[in-house]
Amino acid sequence: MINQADINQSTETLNVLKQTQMVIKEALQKLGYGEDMFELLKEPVRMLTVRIPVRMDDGSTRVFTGYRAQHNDAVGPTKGGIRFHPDVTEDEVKALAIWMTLKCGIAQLPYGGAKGGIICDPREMSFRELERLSRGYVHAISQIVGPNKDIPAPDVYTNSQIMAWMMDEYSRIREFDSPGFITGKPLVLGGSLGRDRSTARGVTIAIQEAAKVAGIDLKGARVVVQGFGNAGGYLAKFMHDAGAVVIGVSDAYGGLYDPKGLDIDYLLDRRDSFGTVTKLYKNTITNRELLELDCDILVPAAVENQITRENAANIKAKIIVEAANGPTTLEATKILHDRGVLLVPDVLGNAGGVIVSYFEWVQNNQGLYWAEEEVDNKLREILVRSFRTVYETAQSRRIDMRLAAYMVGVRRTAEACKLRGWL
Ligand SMILES: NC(=O)C1=CN([C@@H]2O[C@H](COP(=O)(O)OP(=O)(O)OC[C@H]3O[C@@H](n4cnc5c(N)ncnc54)[C@H](O)[C@@H]3O)[C@@H](O)[C@H]2O)C=CC1
Ligand SMILES: O=C(O)CCC(=O)C(=O)O
Repeated sequence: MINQADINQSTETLNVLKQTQMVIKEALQKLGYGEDMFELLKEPVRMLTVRIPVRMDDGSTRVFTGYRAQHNDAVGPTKGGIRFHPDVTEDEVKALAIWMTLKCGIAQLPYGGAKGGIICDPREMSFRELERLSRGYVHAISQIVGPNKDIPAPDVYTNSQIMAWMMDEYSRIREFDSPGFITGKPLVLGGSLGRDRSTARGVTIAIQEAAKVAGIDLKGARVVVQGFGNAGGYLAKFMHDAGAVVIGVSDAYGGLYDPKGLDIDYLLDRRDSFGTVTKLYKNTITNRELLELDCDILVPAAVENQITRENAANIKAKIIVEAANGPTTLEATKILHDRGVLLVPDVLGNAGGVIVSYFEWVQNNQGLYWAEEEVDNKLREILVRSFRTVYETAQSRRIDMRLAAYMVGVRRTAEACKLRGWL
């Protein structure tokens, strides 16, 4: 059970690791596992902290701190993105790694979860400084990663160029070409068709499934998207193309709102490589105001802890699909569930990214590349099945979708740990 003392404490915990551990504990209890399984799964089995010296363009040297967390490798090699962000913390990277285990479990991919992060602000670094940082990070973690050990990918403020440098650095260290070391690569370096859009495609499929069960017609539905980067930008475009009206979008600096619908193609054209677009406008709203806009579907696609007990009661959306990892706190999840809002959690909603990363890795291993249609069809099949499994678990057990997703997601790893004789 979730510890009520934790829920009732005067300050809501925004520590994403603690929040995740509480749901993991409850999910394992409901599945009939004992305390020993929780002890094993509540933290990553491996956590590496690295210090990365980087020669800056002005000739000085800056030392950056980075992390790589590998949550559990009982099912197979670990997998998960790398985040470059000033707010990266050790606990955040650990939670992100646990969420990767859950996503892979829900989608039935042969992986455990991992995640990496570097405390830095790439918006203030030059192209060459970013290259040196990316290569330095791979050098520092090279002992614990590899195509059959732990396979990184993009996340916040990292992209296919950074994946290309990282793949090149790893290939140099290992002295052979290793495209399967990392996913989210450019196409000419072994990337998969559809990977760049896959997170948003997956979110779109989750929205379609959620809209069906909530009885909402996507045509004309009012959609608000927080974050206008890889996940949020493509998602806004897919929603617009599906006939929905995207009335609000935002980035790290603020939001844009038009009740008649925003011109998404125009905004995508004007956006910079960090998903920033609002700096071009004077008439902006805050991210908090954006989340509380009157709409049918809300998609947080930026960072953690955006919907908390402070604003959960003010959210007007009927459906929330989490494209971001960890955008809604545990308390907010409960408030929204009690209010009848259908919340599709991150570990299901944004699993499209890792699913197509898995396809990329399979294609690298086979040396045989698929058409985009094949990628899209396989993605749809996995996501629809995943959504239905989680939704039916939530309905039959009368629990919220987050707890249901954790139950479905953690089961494979727990079973694999048992079968390997670890517990
Ligand atoms: N890229 C991927 O394949 C996947 C990404 N995700 C998650 O989706 C979310 C967004 O990731 P990406 O789109 O890849 O990142 P991105 O770097 O492409 O874009 C991030 C967006 O969030 C905005 N942002 C940053 N800080 C913010 C803040 N404090 N408040 C409001 N907006 C803020 C940025 O301005 C930008 O528009 C993250 O939670 C990430 O973990 C999840 C699965 C896969
Ligand atoms: O594509 C991947 O392997 C991981 C993507 C990711 O980091 C995530 O789903 O949060």
